Amino acid sequence: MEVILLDIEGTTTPISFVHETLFPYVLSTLDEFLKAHWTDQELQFHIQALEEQARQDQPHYDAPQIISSDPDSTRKSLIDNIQWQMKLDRKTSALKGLQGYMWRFGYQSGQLQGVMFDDAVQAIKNWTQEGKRVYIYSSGSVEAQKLIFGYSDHGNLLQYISGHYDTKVGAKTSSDSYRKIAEDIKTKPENTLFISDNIREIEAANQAGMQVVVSVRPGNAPLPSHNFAESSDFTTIH
Ligand SMILES: CSCCC(=O)C(=O)COP(=O)(O)O
Ligand SMILES: [Mg+2]
Repeated sequence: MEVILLDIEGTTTPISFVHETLFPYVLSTLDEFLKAHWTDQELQFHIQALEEQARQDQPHYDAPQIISSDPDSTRKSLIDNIQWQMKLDRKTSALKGLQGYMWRFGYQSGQLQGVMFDDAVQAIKNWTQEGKRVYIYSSGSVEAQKLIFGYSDHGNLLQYISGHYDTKVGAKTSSDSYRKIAEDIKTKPENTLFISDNIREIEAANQAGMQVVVSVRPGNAPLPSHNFAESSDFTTIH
């Protein structure tokens, strides 16, 4: 095995950090943040992506639409849409892009610090020392990934990470995404080990030919019955 591909939430990081710290940060600062950054080009880029997502969602879901009129109405409808997506824990690139952008300010100001399981950090260091390459594949945007590893409670870990993938490469439940990642990092799927807490992701990676291990962590959702290897201490994986 030459490459390790890691999920974040429920794998390197407790689900509680994402749901009790990162998501509430977005929800509690949203109105104020949108007002403060309204004219920033970067925010407008994320708003356009959210508008496009809302249009795509309209026929399928009861998605709050984003009104393009005066800034106050647009902002309020945006907040409704974001709250709706977050309540459903949707993994759309548009939502994840905005979250990553907002978290940047939280990490840079010291309000946020990424939480990592001790063994995950030790294993990442061991694997790189053994000459393995470590990549991340998370529904969180590439920016959000770099922030959580860059501003972690174990220091800046980015030096150990060879690259990042988010849902722009495809859904984590689609085996094509894992084939594309293997091709992009110039390895065979068989030479890659994917670790995640989500069985549907594990099945997709396995179908693509990757080796897989199911992450077992306190606070993770109960697992359906399966035949894959499990680990709650990644330092035992070589
Ligand atoms: C990159 S930290 C934010 C995590 C997040 O937003 C998320 O949806 C986690 O999904 P994962 O694929 O890492 O389980
Ligand atoms: Mg996960």
